[in-house]
Amino acid sequence: MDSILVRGGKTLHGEIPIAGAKNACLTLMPATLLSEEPLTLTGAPRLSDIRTMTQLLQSLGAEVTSLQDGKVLAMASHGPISTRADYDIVRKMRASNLVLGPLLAREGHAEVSLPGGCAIGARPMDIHTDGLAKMGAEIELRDGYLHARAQGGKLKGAVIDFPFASVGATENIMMASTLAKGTTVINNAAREPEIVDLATCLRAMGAEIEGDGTSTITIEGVDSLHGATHRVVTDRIELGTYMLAPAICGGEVELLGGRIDLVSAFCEKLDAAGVSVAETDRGLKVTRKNGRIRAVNVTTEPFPGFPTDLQAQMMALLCTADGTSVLEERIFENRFMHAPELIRMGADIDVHGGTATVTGVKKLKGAPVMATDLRASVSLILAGLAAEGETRVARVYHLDRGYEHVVAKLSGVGADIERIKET
Ligand SMILES: CC(=O)N[C@H]1[C@@H](OP(=O)(O)OP(=O)(O)OC[C@H]2O[C@@H](n3ccc(=O)[nH]c3=O)[C@H](O)[C@@H]2O)O[C@H](CO)[C@@H](O)[C@@H]1O
Ligand SMILES: C=C(OP(=O)(O)O)C(=O)O
Repeated sequence: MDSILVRGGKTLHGEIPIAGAKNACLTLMPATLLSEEPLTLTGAPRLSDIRTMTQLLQSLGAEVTSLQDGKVLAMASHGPISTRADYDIVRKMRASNLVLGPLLAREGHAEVSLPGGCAIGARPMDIHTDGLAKMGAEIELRDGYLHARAQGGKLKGAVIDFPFASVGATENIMMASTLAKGTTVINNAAREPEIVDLATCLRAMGAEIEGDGTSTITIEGVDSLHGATHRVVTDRIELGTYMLAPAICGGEVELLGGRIDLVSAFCEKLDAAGVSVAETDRGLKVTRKNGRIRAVNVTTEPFPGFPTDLQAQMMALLCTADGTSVLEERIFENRFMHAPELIRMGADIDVHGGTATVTGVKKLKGAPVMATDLRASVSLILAGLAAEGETRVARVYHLDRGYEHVVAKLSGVGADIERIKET
């Protein structure tokens, strides 16, 4: 297993290009199952999660070709497809559950393994299945699989009130309803940029969708969808992560392709912490001059609130702040596993349930640490960049799920970082 070695203490200057969003691409790819014509995605990130989704779609009978070093994904699913998403692939990645809506819409039935839990918490699907049941699907759990069948072979439009603005359920219901008979209304829908990106792509494929980006999305079912080419939206989590690099180390870095509307709640916290963010022609520029970061309180919420996927990285920053910050994690019940590792680096963190109290220290100290999940792994890299001495982050396969070329991107702005290959 590879590890990442960081020697801390450098200030950072230069630019970092931001990739297309993992969490958008993983929902756009299953949309190819909704049409027999080709769907091409440009600006795709080069990540292991994308390769896992490629494998899943191929196992269903779709063609997926990776072009231009993985930046372009050419997909097609003409001909017969399988409707069974196997546990062996689904267990590797929660986003595999996003084939349920498209398969049910296309074939009238599907058997999709329940993803089970993961390191950060349970990943239930009751909001997805309750919504599909309102659209006329009969769903039962057998042998760890959701067996879903549309009554009469076709889903029907319905008014669906979500108890929580679930991102995955909004995506599954949106895709399922594009080919349903009649109108579907999702109330309390998720408003994440990845939802808007999916709706934009589905519209390019001929779907009739309104209201994406608001809490009410209306989808008028159509008979069929056609091919399209779509550019994947910028990864707001990769963007926020690299915005924290100059914030924690000092310096000035321009994030190419960055957009303030993708990270506004996060930018408000950076501003309160004393980090300046400016819009440029090419993206966002983050500057941190001398002096310590100020402590700020953070609560994770659905978009447009502060994202759960940036909580671990923000904690790394606040470990060095002047004063005490309180972080509340409201989306996942077990998303503080980076805290014990940060404590090994000299951080002062007290975790109680969903609340972490972080009292800043003047300097973190390098240490061998272990990545426990995707965002935890990059938070340890950020902490290592600011720490005195060497930090070695083990289990970086978590990192490879969501960050392409981390070493090249950070060393390009002056960080001392390398990947140690295990033979
Ligand atoms: C609201 C939110 O921040 N969602 C995040 C979530 O999306 P993801 O789609 O994985 O999760 P959801 O938005 O569906 O779930 C958020 C919360 O709802 C609960 N839930 C979800 C579905 C369901 O059927 N029943 C249920 O109880 C989950 O347990 C969790 O507590 O993880 C992704 C990867 O980290 C992030 O990119 C998303 O921004
Ligand atoms: C936890 C994440 O992904 P997933 O939902 O695929 O586990 C993430 O993107 O931070």
